[in-house]
Amino acid sequence: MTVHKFSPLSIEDAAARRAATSPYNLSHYLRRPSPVHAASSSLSNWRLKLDQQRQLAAALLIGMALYCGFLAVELLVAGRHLEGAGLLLLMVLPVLVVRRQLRSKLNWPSQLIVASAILLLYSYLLFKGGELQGDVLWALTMAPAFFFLLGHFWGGVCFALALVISIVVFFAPSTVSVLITAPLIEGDFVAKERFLGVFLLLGAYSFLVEYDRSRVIDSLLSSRDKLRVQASTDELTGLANRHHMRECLSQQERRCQQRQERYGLILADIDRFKQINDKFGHDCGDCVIAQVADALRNTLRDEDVVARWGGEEFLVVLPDSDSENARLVAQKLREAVAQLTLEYEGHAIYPTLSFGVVSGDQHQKVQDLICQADHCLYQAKHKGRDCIVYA
Ligand SMILES: Nc1nc2c(ncn2[C@@H]2O[C@H](COP(=O)(O)OP(=O)(O)OP(=O)(O)O)[C@@H](O)[C@H]2O)c(=O)[nH]1
Repeated sequence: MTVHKFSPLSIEDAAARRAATSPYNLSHYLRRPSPVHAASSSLSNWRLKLDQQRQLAAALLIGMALYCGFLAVELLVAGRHLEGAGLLLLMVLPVLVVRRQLRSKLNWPSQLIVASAILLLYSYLLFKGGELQGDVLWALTMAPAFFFLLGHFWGGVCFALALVISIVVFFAPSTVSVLITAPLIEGDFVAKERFLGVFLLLGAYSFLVEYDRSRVIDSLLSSRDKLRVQASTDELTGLANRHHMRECLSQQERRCQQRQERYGLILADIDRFKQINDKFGHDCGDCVIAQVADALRNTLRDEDVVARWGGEEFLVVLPDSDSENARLVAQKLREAVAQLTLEYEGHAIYPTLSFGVVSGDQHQKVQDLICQADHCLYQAKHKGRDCIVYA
């Protein structure tokens, strides 16, 4: 039999306990794959799929917009500057809208489509040059586009590629002369240098802006995740809290209706807990709650969900379990807690639990099942405690 010794909780001890059971450390518990969580994860998988399709559609739209860019270049090259510039501006609009609509970064197939499209457009602008080579300046607008559409890393990679293409076209045009229809700024070394200087500066600014933006987004996302875990975890025990359990219960209810499977609910309450509090103090009571919670957590399967439902009351959901399973689990839980010996200032404490156990199917409302379990628990208390009553 294991003896758990503990002394009065000082403020530091309490803080340490909370740190040890802080939502961050125990977040793995809430993230464990369980059928209840699996139900929500299949929903997120579906969302992910949808997001992937949206990403692909977005990438194609961006690709089409960039194709408009080609047409715009054609117009510019043909000397129809107003129309060309108008089309170029028009192409920017869908790109901006689509990019803003996307919540996440583009996935790799979409990145590839967008990266190839921008690189092609950039090279096209460079190779064509345009009348009096002036339209090559439109290629400069591609520098922010790389980072804006592809993020700081892949944007940086494409930007570096674009830089290499520019250097080859400017300083070794003979290597790609077959492709150049209007050779660029021939002999005007200073103009080429200026072009590259401006392109580099624009790229550097865009990189910094995009880098900062992605850092802010990452930190916001991680804060959101931490808050989510915090909002669903009980601080003292690290178990799911009542709010999270309610979500799990409604997911379980939906899952049960879809798959027509049974599930078990166990409501457990520490016996004569008030006496522990009165005799040894509230801090000692807190430790007992935490130790009992650990025992419950360690006894359950990964797919089960256990929450601190009230002060010294726990609620367990057993997905895909019939009444016989729920019975066996309740017995195991009772034994696990009955084996605990807690020592406090030289006094031994033997916590026990009373249980109300029910099993439900698609025809029953979860709220009614909880009421039944509560009723069973009430009977267990009346029977003398440390026992299990089944519905
Ligand atoms: N230490 C501590 N005590 C709590 C907490 N939440 C509730 N309590 C106390 O738990 C006690 C519950 O007492 P009762 O509901 O009378 O039940 P009991 O003494 O456990 O008796 P039975 O349930 O009938 O076996 C109350 O004194 C509450 O103040 C908590 O978070 N920490």
